[in-house]
Amino acid sequence: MSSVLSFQGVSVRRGASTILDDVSWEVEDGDRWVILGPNGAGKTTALQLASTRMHPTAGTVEILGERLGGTDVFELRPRVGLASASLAERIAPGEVVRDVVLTAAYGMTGRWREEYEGTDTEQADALLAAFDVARLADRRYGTLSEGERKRVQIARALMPDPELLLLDEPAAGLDLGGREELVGALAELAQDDASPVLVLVTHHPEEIPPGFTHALLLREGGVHAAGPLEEVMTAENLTATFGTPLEVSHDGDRWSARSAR
Ligand SMILES: Nc1ncnc2c1ncn2[C@@H]1O[C@H](COP(=O)(O)OP(=O)(O)OP(=O)(O)O)[C@@H](O)[C@H]1O
Repeated sequence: MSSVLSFQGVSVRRGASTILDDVSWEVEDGDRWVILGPNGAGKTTALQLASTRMHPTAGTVEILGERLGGTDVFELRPRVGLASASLAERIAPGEVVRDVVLTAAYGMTGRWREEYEGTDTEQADALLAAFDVARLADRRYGTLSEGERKRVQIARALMPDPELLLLDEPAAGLDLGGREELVGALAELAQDDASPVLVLVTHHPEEIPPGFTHALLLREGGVHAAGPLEEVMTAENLTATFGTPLEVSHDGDRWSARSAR
């Protein structure tokens, strides 16, 4: 197994705030990780580092064998897919859905006068089909529902064929049906050996797709626990991570948590 992502003693400080504090974390080839933690725990910051968009204040981050700070991030970036709310905000509402996915082949948002290969268009259409939004390919992005947009964002992140895919709260803002459909689509992705290594940030155990293998629990910028899901997803660990008494259930291939009060 080779290391896909390695944090060694990573801290991120901004002014007087310590956002991540001495975080060490290893992601291996074939892993599917979920990062869980309360608001402000540092989850998005961890993804910012993993996607080369931020450098640590202290410690080392290695991504796909390349050390941040010692490599050209513009060469590394296409190898790492990212779907996040802040990237999604850059997509113009008037952009045609197929182009939203297609332009990711060149690390761009917004189509200008580029010529795309027929194979790129075929790949964009195949990704839209894989996330069950092929029928929307000719629609304007701004006319899609939140659930449809989330699927298009993930298809876009997969377009450059990344070796590592980072998903920041992909189910945020979805209704129950939309969440379940997305969890199903992500389960298929997780269970496909050809998929990239996956790291998904969420607040809710219910959003862990079947096929995910590991969990990183973050609290106040530090690692509370990290390892295989079955070992980490205990009531004790989640209670300490979220700072409230919780019961945890594991029913078949799904997880859930509720107050133990
Ligand atoms: N530039 C900055 N300067 C100071 N504090 C910052 C800065 N960026 C982030 N923070 C703080 O760092 C903490 C962690 O932020 P981060 O977005 O990584 O948390 P998160 O776990 O993703 O939270 P959420 O679940 O609410 O999205 C937060 O308290 C945030 O206010």
